[in-house]
Amino acid sequence: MTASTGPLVELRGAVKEFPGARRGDAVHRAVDGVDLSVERGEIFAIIGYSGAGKSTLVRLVNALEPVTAGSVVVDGVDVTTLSERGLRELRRGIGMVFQQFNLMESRTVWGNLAFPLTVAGMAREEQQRRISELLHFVGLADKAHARVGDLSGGQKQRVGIARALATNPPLLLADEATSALDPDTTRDVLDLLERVNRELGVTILLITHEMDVVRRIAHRVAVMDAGKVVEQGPVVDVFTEPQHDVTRRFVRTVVEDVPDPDVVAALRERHPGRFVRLAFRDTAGRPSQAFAAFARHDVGFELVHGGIEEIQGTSFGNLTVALTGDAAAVDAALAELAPVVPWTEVA
Ligand SMILES: Nc1ncnc2c1ncn2[C@@H]1O[C@H](COP(=O)(O)OP(=O)(O)OP(=O)(O)O)[C@@H](O)[C@H]1O
Repeated sequence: MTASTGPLVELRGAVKEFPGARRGDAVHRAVDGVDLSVERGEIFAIIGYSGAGKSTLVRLVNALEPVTAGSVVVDGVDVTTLSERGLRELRRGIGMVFQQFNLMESRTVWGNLAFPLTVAGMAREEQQRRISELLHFVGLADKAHARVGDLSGGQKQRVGIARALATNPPLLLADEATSALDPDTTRDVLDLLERVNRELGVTILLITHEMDVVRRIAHRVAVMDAGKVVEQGPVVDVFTEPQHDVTRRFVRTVVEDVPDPDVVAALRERHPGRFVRLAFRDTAGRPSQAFAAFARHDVGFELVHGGIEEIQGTSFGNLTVALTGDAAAVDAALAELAPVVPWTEVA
């Protein structure tokens, strides 16, 4: 890869249609007019439910599938114009990490890492140096001669990441890289991907169906639904001000919003008073400001639901409080709070 300015990946009006299963069936639009730019040096996540078109989108980027319409530009080169040789070169500049690892299970870790280097024509001694460097980076120096089939899932994915990085690609595509792993292992692998981005400067395009993955490592995110990008932006913005229903559903999986109606009903049995949800965003008021306002107006308050989360140094969250005391005083406290802490009545 050569160009050094502009986005590393840019899709404009990208469409991918597949023919229907049977003759006469309508074509299926797996990707439906996607505009998207992945900037150099960032971790860009694409999130969506199963069937949203995420994997197909990734296959457009590494040109495993041609677009039906629109354009896909990687490092300044329109991939639709590439010859076989050009495509091979493109793919050499793109590391791939998969959910099911796609490693040679019966070979050793070393053998798996040597393979792409041999294909790239690297001399034996240089391979030794490179493999040892990679194994140290992913924390598997002691596993060089272990059979991949004997490793744990997390170790396998470390090998998968090392293999993807073997030829120093500027771009890594991670397709559900942690979806087959348990929560602890997921955290380790996400930490490793973050180091790949920060320490090696590798741009990462990752696809996932888990908002927690997005929250942990992505800088920007695009939400896909039925082939379309319905919303995209910096992760903090998308989390704090989700615009689309699908996005709100994803955000709710990691950030407490309002309690469900049956939870509210149970809470009301235990807590008297008026239920109000306070929305905290880093730029606005903090919980202590809200609590001070209640105290000033002699309003009793009890925290009944919610939590504060941290995303890339920005804290936000939703707290539901039960407010007791004189009704006029509660109104006055809430009126005072409104400009700094947005609140809504919990029905
Ligand atoms: N080669 C193909 N031929 C026909 N239809 C396809 C093909 N590849 C994907 N599709 C269809 O395109 C749609 C999007 O699939 P895709 O795999 O991109 O979604 P996804 O968001 O990655 O979901 P998942 O996480 O389940 O893989 C699906 O309806 C799928 O059945």
